[in-house]
Amino acid sequence: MLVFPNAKLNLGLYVTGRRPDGFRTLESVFVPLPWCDALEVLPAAAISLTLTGIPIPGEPATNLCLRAYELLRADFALPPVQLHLHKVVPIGAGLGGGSGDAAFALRALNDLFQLQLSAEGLESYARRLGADCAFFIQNKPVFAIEKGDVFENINLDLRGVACKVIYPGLHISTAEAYARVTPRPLRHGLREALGQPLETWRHTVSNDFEDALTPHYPVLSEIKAALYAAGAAYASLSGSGSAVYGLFPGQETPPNMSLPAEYQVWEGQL
Ligand SMILES: C[C@](O)(CO)[C@H](O)COP(=O)(O)OP(=O)(O)OC[C@H]1O[C@@H](n2ccc(N)nc2=O)[C@H](O)[C@@H]1O
Ligand SMILES: Nc1ncnc2c1ncn2[C@@H]1O[C@H](COP(=O)(O)OP(=O)(O)OP(=O)(O)O)[C@@H](O)[C@H]1O
Repeated sequence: MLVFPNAKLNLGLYVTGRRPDGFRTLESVFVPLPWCDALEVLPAAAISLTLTGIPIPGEPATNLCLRAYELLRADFALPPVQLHLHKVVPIGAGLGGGSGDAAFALRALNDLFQLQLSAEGLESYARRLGADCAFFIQNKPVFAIEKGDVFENINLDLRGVACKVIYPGLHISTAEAYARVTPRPLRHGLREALGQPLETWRHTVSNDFEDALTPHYPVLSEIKAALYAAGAAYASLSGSGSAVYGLFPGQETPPNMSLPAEYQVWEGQL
């Protein structure tokens, strides 16, 4: 079975408090971003994982795809599988790349071996692999609360919105990014702000990681300014960075921008 784990973007992100387990509570809207890895899952004589594409830091044994397999194998009589991951989505980018791989591995194993797990069942396994993972089970725009793993519906029509995502090659660890943010109780309504025309979001929708990280990584505000200069109606850091995106409503494709060759860029319709 071949699947294509996509990435995500955060529209607004507010870190609102700290939980007894040390994790932060947040409010954010998650939307799927069709920048994809490729993951193949096949029944095999022995368990294996092969990797191509962008190098992934850390031991392959700790790869989230294998961790997803081990999690299900603890509860179901799963046969061995061979996994192949072709990594495309930048790592440490705030795009949830690893989380998407884990969730798509859970979904593929559920389908391949007919485990009959519901979306809610898969979400509970996904939560155990990372805060972002559960989003990728249903993989549709949601209003996220708690650790970013509890969801409410949101009506958001992003058809016809072109998007450019720029990754400056800077790996920001999620834990480091959270350590730099001071949680604050919610100041205003994200849901209401996103219900207004996209052109107003620039003044009403923000990401708490941006203020916390920009003094340490000025390149983030430079990219955001370049996106606005290129005509974006809204630009923001995604998640804990370092990817920054711009939205260009009513355009087939975003405008060309002259960027350093080492930057990775995705563009298309959301
Ligand atoms: C920044 C976001 O991408 C926004 O969508 C996510 O909150 C990050 O989620 P994630 O990468 O799946 O994070 P995890 O792998 O679960 O956690 C990594 C580390 O980030 C911190 N962390 C993460 C999520 C959260 N709600 N509070 C936290 O404090 C913790 O220090 C944790 O040890
Ligand atoms: N399949 C995978 N893809 C990417 N990273 C993985 C994967 N499996 C395990 N990891 C580990 O997770 C770390 C990346 O996590 P990190 O949270 O920083 O970034 P991310 O997954 O790109 O997304 P986000 O920044 O949104 O959380 C890597 O350094 C790597 O050690």
